[in-house]
Amino acid sequence: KPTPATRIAELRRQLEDANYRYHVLDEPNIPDAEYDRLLRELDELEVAHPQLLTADSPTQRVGNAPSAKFAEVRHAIPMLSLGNAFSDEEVHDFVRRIADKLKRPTLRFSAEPKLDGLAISLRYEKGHFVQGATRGDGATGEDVTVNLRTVKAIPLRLRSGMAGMGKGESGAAQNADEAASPIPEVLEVRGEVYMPRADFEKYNEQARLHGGKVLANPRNGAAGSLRQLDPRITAQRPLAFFAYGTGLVEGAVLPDSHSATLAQLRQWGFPVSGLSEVVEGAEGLLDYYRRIGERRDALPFDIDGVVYKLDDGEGQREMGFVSRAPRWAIAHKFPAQEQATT
Ligand SMILES: NC(=O)n1nc(-c2ccco2)nc1N
Repeated sequence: KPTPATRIAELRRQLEDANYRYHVLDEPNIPDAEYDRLLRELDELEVAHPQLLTADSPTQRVGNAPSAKFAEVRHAIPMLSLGNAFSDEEVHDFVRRIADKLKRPTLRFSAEPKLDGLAISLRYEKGHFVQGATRGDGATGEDVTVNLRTVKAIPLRLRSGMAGMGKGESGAAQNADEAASPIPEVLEVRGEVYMPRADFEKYNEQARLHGGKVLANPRNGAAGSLRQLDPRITAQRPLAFFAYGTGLVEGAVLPDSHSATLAQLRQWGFPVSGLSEVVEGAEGLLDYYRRIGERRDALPFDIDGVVYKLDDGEGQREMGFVSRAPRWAIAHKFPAQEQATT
């Protein structure tokens, strides 16, 4: 019979692994009822052995004290605002400016869907989630850490290379590309909290039936849920998250390409959009824009365009920024969609 400490460690590993498979790999390995049973067993063990409780246990996601207001957080690295392109011509101009300055005949870009949610920054120290903030004006945002902890797609601690080890697998079983970089002392992850459309509809249906708050649209739903002063309300809202970049990184060197950084974030346990692609030149960008545009209405979440980012870090540094917007990235917006009236 395992000691409480051993059983607690095993339950945490199983719950974190289930969370990773559900939110990052989109391949749930246990039914929700089993997840809840494991969580209940862990909670009972922690209540019986409080000395074994840690803040990043899966049972500690929902705080129970509303705050009076949100503290302010100064972003160590400003959160970018993106310039916009509305036509193919502007995309050609964007690529031409970079090709001229970098004197390169071909350019590789990371092309990504532009989720219409709320931009946030997550701070991890020694792999533990310590603070989360809204974008705010790009320089300072609101500390909504306790609300972000309730979002199951946001890991409370980074998945190290060995975390996914079952009993049977040997170290060698971890295929080569799982050789993750070491976990940084400080890691800031930027991404978008959003409300999947189906969850938004289901939530509103219940809200209408039981007199809860009917949400206007998924974007307002995400923003409103994250800015609740009581995390217990946030915990009841169907929020999801995609990482799309990093901010401050100390004590480790991340890959120097944006696409490789996204792959590393995924290995550490962050959901990253599976629709991101590396494409070449203006043709590659515009082809991506059209393909995503065709699928837009079938996507499980709202997007208001796509984002193009020069993939190599060297090129990004050489291009720099104009005011707060990078010269190396732009959003290419879709024509505004008539919102279905809810
Ligand atoms: N909203 C969204 O999906 N974004 N936003 C960025 C971004 C904003 C600033 C730098 O990158 N990237 C993606 N995929």
